[in-house]
Amino acid sequence: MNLQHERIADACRQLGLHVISEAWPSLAQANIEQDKGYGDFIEHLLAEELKSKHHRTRTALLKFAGFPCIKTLEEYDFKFASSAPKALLTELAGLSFVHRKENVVLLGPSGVGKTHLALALGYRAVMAGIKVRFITAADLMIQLAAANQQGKLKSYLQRGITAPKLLIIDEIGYLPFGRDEANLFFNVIAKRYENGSIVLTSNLPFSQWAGTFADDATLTAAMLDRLLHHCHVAQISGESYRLKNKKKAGVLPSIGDI
Ligand SMILES: Nc1ncnc2c1ncn2[C@@H]1O[C@H](COP(=O)(O)OP(=O)(O)OP(=O)(O)O)[C@@H](O)[C@H]1O
Repeated sequence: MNLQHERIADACRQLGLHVISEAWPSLAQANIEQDKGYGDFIEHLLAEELKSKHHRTRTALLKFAGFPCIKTLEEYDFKFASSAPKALLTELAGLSFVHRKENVVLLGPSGVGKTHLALALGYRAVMAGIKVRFITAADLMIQLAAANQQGKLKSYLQRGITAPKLLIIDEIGYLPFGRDEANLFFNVIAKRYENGSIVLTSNLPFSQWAGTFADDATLTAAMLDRLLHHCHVAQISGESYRLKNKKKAGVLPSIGDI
């Protein structure tokens, strides 16, 4: 290993500096041509390595998050969803709620964009380097029940529930839970209470949540107490965005016409 470029390549490999290993000859040449100093050269090398590292981290976080698709706040049409609390949602997009371990609950009827907004917050968080996990309430129940049956609940809760800094649980209220499931769900909320943020979406007002959780008013009250202690609630009303274009085309009547 006498050649300098071989020694550099070997050192880079040992240090995990894969971008520098590839890029340094062309960056060195550019540095000479632009008559820049050694400091500029080192800074440029490190910036390229960091850029690549951030990209790899985001890619891994995005995979872990399990988003069904990417949605952004910029794509959300606040003119259509005129009741959506824009100032609050814009503030939440700053992500300080995640650092303060606060929760967000998005409430409203079907199609008003609750999942869209939850995904948008999740995507923002991933782009900021935060570990996020998105799961529907129904899938969460299946996974919790399976882990419980296999005697692996503790490790599932550790890996799937407490590890992410932001846990997004979508669609509470569409499927009612049995007693065991309700207890397991309570566990999730209790585990994360004051330890990490939850973003939760539901089509049901809080007053009807007990119906989803095995009609157990005591358990539901204890769960809501924890969930809402440090929480931002965004209520969105209005018509489903899914029907927007159909109504425009005259395929469906608007609610006012019915
Ligand atoms: N205001 C909006 N601007 C842009 N797209 C929107 C808006 N509201 C909803 N959408 C889009 O409409 C579709 C349905 O929205 P979404 O699933 O987020 O609604 P939801 O309130 O979660 O409904 P559900 O309770 O039925 O799951 C998605 O493709 C979403 O991106």
